[in-house]
Amino acid sequence: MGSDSDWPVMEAAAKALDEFEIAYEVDVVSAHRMPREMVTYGEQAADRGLKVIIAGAGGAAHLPGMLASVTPLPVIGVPVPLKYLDGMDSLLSIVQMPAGVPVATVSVAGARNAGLLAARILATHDEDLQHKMRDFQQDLNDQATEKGKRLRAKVEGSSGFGFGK
Ligand SMILES: Nc1c(C(=O)O)ncn1[C@@H]1O[C@H](COP(=O)(O)O)[C@@H](O)[C@H]1O
Repeated sequence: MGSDSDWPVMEAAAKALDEFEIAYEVDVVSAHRMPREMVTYGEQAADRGLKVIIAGAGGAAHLPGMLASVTPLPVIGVPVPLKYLDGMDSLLSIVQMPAGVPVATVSVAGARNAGLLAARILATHDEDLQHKMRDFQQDLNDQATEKGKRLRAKVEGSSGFGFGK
Protein backbone atom coordinates (compact mmCIF):
# COMPACT_ATOMS: atom_id res chain seq x y z
CA MET A 1 0.00 0.00 0.00
CA GLY A 2 1.01 3.59 -0.48
CA SER A 3 1.03 4.36 3.24
CA ASP A 4 0.41 2.71 6.57
CA SER A 5 -2.65 4.96 6.80
CA ASP A 6 -4.25 2.66 4.18
CA TRP A 7 -4.06 -0.33 6.51
CA PRO A 8 -7.51 0.07 8.15
CA VAL A 9 -8.99 -0.38 4.64
CA MET A 10 -6.45 -2.89 3.34
CA GLU A 11 -6.65 -5.13 6.39
CA ALA A 12 -9.81 -6.68 4.91
CA ALA A 13 -7.72 -8.13 2.06
CA ALA A 14 -5.36 -9.72 4.56
CA LYS A 15 -8.30 -11.17 6.49
CA ALA A 16 -9.76 -12.73 3.33
CA LEU A 17 -6.38 -14.31 2.57
CA ASP A 18 -6.22 -15.59 6.16
CA GLU A 19 -9.61 -17.26 5.70
CA PHE A 20 -8.21 -19.19 2.72
CA GLU A 21 -4.89 -19.86 4.47
CA ILE A 22 -2.96 -18.04 1.77
CA ALA A 23 0.46 -16.70 2.71
CA TYR A 24 1.06 -13.01 2.05
CA GLU A 25 3.30 -10.11 2.90
CA VAL A 26 2.30 -6.57 3.77
CA ASP A 27 4.40 -3.50 3.00
CA VAL A 28 4.40 0.22 2.31
CA VAL A 29 5.81 0.88 -1.17
CA SER A 30 4.86 4.34 -2.40
CA ALA A 31 5.40 5.19 -6.07
CA HIS A 32 5.38 8.87 -5.20
CA ARG A 33 7.48 8.89 -2.07
CA MET A 34 9.91 6.04 -2.72
CA PRO A 35 9.92 5.53 -6.49
CA ARG A 36 13.18 3.60 -6.70
CA GLU A 37 12.17 1.12 -4.00
CA MET A 38 8.78 0.74 -5.66
CA VAL A 39 10.37 -0.16 -8.98
CA THR A 40 12.73 -2.62 -7.28
CA TYR A 41 9.81 -4.18 -5.38
CA GLY A 42 7.80 -4.61 -8.59
CA GLU A 43 10.73 -5.90 -10.61
CA GLN A 44 11.68 -8.51 -8.02
CA ALA A 45 8.19 -9.63 -7.00
CA ALA A 46 7.80 -12.50 -9.48
CA ASP A 47 11.33 -13.83 -8.90
CA ARG A 48 10.70 -13.76 -5.14
CA GLY A 49 7.79 -16.13 -5.69
CA LEU A 50 4.88 -13.74 -5.31
CA LYS A 51 1.92 -14.68 -7.53
CA VAL A 52 -0.45 -11.73 -7.23
CA ILE A 53 0.00 -8.15 -6.04
CA ILE A 54 -2.80 -6.30 -4.29
CA ALA A 55 -1.99 -2.60 -4.37
CA GLY A 56 -4.06 -0.16 -2.33
CA ALA A 57 -3.59 3.60 -2.43
CA GLY A 58 -5.59 6.76 -1.87
CA GLY A 59 -5.80 10.11 -3.64
CA ALA A 60 -3.63 10.28 -6.76
CA ALA A 61 -3.24 6.53 -6.60
CA HIS A 62 -0.49 5.73 -9.08
CA LEU A 63 0.94 2.79 -7.17
CA PRO A 64 -1.15 -0.04 -8.70
CA GLY A 65 -0.52 1.12 -12.26
CA MET A 66 3.16 1.73 -11.72
CA LEU A 67 3.58 -1.72 -10.17
CA ALA A 68 1.70 -3.26 -13.10
CA SER A 69 4.14 -1.55 -15.46
CA VAL A 70 7.19 -3.24 -13.94
CA THR A 71 5.90 -6.73 -13.07
CA PRO A 72 4.40 -9.53 -15.18
CA LEU A 73 2.21 -10.53 -12.19
CA PRO A 74 -1.51 -9.72 -12.02
CA VAL A 75 -2.09 -6.53 -10.05
CA ILE A 76 -5.34 -5.85 -8.21
CA GLY A 77 -5.90 -2.20 -7.35
CA VAL A 78 -7.85 -1.05 -4.32
CA PRO A 79 -9.00 2.59 -4.34
CA VAL A 80 -8.64 3.83 -0.76
CA PRO A 81 -11.06 6.65 0.17
CA LEU A 82 -9.48 9.66 1.87
CA LYS A 83 -10.98 12.68 3.62
CA TYR A 84 -11.84 14.50 0.38
CA LEU A 85 -13.58 13.23 -2.79
CA ASP A 86 -14.77 9.98 -1.20
CA GLY A 87 -12.30 7.80 -3.07
CA MET A 88 -13.45 8.94 -6.53
CA ASP A 89 -9.96 10.32 -7.09
CA SER A 90 -8.24 7.03 -6.29
CA LEU A 91 -10.85 5.01 -8.18
CA LEU A 92 -10.34 6.99 -11.38
CA SER A 93 -6.56 7.04 -10.94
CA ILE A 94 -6.49 3.26 -10.72
CA VAL A 95 -9.19 2.15 -13.12
CA GLN A 96 -8.38 4.20 -16.23
CA MET A 97 -5.20 2.41 -17.25
CA PRO A 98 -3.80 2.73 -20.76
CA ALA A 99 -4.14 -0.35 -22.99
CA GLY A 100 -1.35 -2.83 -22.42
CA VAL A 101 -0.99 -2.29 -18.67
CA PRO A 102 -3.97 -3.92 -16.93
CA VAL A 103 -4.94 -3.38 -13.31
CA ALA A 104 -7.95 -5.29 -11.98
CA THR A 105 -9.70 -2.57 -10.02
CA VAL A 106 -12.13 -3.38 -7.22
CA SER A 107 -14.66 -1.00 -5.70
CA VAL A 108 -13.71 1.91 -3.46
CA ALA A 109 -12.46 0.36 -0.21
CA GLY A 110 -13.16 -3.07 -1.75
CA ALA A 111 -10.13 -4.70 -0.14
CA ARG A 112 -12.04 -7.84 0.84
CA ASN A 113 -12.95 -8.48 -2.77
CA ALA A 114 -9.32 -7.87 -3.73
CA GLY A 115 -8.30 -10.66 -1.35
CA LEU A 116 -11.02 -12.93 -2.72
CA LEU A 117 -10.05 -12.18 -6.31
CA ALA A 118 -6.42 -12.99 -5.50
CA ALA A 119 -7.63 -16.29 -4.00
CA ARG A 120 -9.55 -17.07 -7.20
CA ILE A 121 -6.51 -16.31 -9.34
CA LEU A 122 -4.38 -18.64 -7.21
CA ALA A 123 -7.14 -21.26 -7.29
CA THR A 124 -6.82 -21.64 -11.06
CA HIS A 125 -3.72 -23.72 -10.32
CA ASP A 126 -4.71 -25.16 -6.96
CA GLU A 127 -7.57 -27.66 -6.69
CA ASP A 128 -7.79 -27.51 -2.89
CA LEU A 129 -8.10 -23.77 -2.99
CA GLN A 130 -10.74 -24.00 -5.71
CA HIS A 131 -12.64 -26.39 -3.49
CA LYS A 132 -12.49 -23.92 -0.61
CA MET A 133 -13.72 -21.19 -2.94
CA ARG A 134 -16.71 -23.31 -3.98
CA ASP A 135 -17.53 -23.93 -0.29
CA PHE A 136 -17.23 -20.22 0.39
CA GLN A 137 -19.61 -19.46 -2.50
CA GLN A 138 -22.08 -22.06 -1.22
CA ASP A 139 -21.98 -20.38 2.21
CA LEU A 140 -22.76 -17.03 0.62
CA ASN A 141 -25.63 -18.63 -1.24
CA ASP A 142 -27.00 -20.22 1.95
CA GLN A 143 -26.72 -16.98 3.90
CA ALA A 144 -28.56 -15.02 1.21
CA THR A 145 -31.29 -17.67 1.05
CA GLU A 146 -31.64 -17.53 4.83
CA LYS A 147 -31.93 -13.73 4.75
CA GLY A 148 -34.72 -13.98 2.17
CA LYS A 149 -36.53 -16.56 4.31
CA ARG A 150 -36.28 -14.40 7.43
CA LEU A 151 -37.44 -11.28 5.60
CA ARG A 152 -40.41 -13.09 4.02
CA ALA A 153 -41.41 -14.49 7.41
CA LYS A 154 -41.19 -11.04 9.00
CA VAL A 155 -43.15 -9.19 6.28
CA GLU A 156 -45.78 -11.86 5.77
CA GLY A 157 -46.06 -12.32 9.53
CA SER A 158 -46.74 -8.63 10.16
CA SER A 159 -49.15 -8.07 7.22
CA GLY A 160 -50.80 -11.47 7.39
CA PHE A 161 -50.83 -11.29 3.64
CA GLY A 162 -48.69 -13.09 1.12
CA PHE A 163 -48.74 -15.27 -1.94
CA GLY A 164 -50.24 -18.66 -1.32
CA LYS A 165 -52.34 -17.46 1.63
N1 LIG B 1 -1.45 7.20 -3.66
C1 LIG B 1 -0.34 7.14 -2.92
C2 LIG B 1 0.94 6.73 -3.34
C3 LIG B 1 1.26 6.26 -4.71
O1 LIG B 1 0.33 6.10 -5.53
O2 LIG B 1 2.43 6.00 -4.94
N2 LIG B 1 1.76 6.84 -2.32
C4 LIG B 1 1.07 7.23 -1.26
N3 LIG B 1 -0.21 7.44 -1.63
C5 LIG B 1 -1.36 7.71 -0.79
O3 LIG B 1 -1.33 8.88 -0.06
C6 LIG B 1 -2.34 8.75 0.94
C7 LIG B 1 -1.99 9.57 2.16
O4 LIG B 1 -0.83 9.03 2.77
P1 LIG B 1 -0.37 9.52 4.23
O5 LIG B 1 -1.49 9.12 5.16
O6 LIG B 1 0.91 8.77 4.51
O7 LIG B 1 -0.19 11.00 4.15
C8 LIG B 1 -2.46 7.25 1.23
O8 LIG B 1 -3.80 6.84 0.93
C9 LIG B 1 -1.48 6.64 0.26
O9 LIG B 1 -1.91 5.42 -0.32
